[in-house]
Amino acid sequence: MGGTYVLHWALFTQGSLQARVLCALVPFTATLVFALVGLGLVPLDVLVKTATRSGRREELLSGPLLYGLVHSLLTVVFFTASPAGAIAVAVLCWGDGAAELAGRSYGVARLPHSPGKTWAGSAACLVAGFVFSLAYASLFRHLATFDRPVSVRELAVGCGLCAAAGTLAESLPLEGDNLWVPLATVVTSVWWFGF
Ligand SMILES: C/C(=C\COP(=O)(O)O)CCC[C@H](C)CCC[C@H](C)CCCC(C)C
Ligand SMILES: Nc1ccn([C@@H]2O[C@H](COP(=O)(O)OP(=O)(O)O)[C@@H](O)[C@H]2O)c(=O)n1
Repeated sequence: MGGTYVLHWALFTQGSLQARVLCALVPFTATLVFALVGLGLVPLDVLVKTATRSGRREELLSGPLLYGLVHSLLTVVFFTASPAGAIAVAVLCWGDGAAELAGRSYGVARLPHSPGKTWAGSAACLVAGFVFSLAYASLFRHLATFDRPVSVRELAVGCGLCAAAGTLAESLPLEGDNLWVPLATVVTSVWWFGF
């Protein structure tokens, strides 16, 4: 979902704070809906069924709520001016998603530090995180939206480092992947690119 959302950033006026805020209203509205339904203030069974594993509305207040908040923050803070926003969305949406799909389908060997997760899941996270972050960041590089020019090599190495950091965070036996994965990715991106 966020993987297609980030492509819409290209349609907004670049360099405008109003554009960032307007665009962030989309994930922020979703976040509010997750909160209202999760708290039981608004009944919306279809959302509970599609966005939770347990079928309990309270689950909307953890993973999905964080997911929406993180998208809202990444939009307002980074948008298209820095590679960090698009890279974090790519690693969260495609990397974390691929880890679960590959891990459940092909995962056999378990990670020593995280027995609930597998090497196959982490490998898929690394590959998908790298491929999609490079694709998104290359799009914004091509549109020249970054605050400074970034070479293809710098972008590729940065996406590789961010995908590795996101994969490491995803592999940890912690609740809240939707926070730790983008946080690790953003810190790595800002460290590498410097903006
Ligand atoms: C399930 C979701 C997040 C993953 O949590 P977890 O499994 O890792 O603990 C959220 C999924 C969203 C839902 C299927 C559909 C929401 C539709 C909404 C109109 C669009 C949301 C936009 C997005 C936040 C950018
Ligand atoms: N590195 C990983 C990540 C997930 N997975 C699989 O995907 C399932 C769900 O992963 P998760 O607990 O990270 O779920 P989310 O927090 O991403 O929703 C795990 O129980 C594993 O079966 C894996 O095999 N290897």
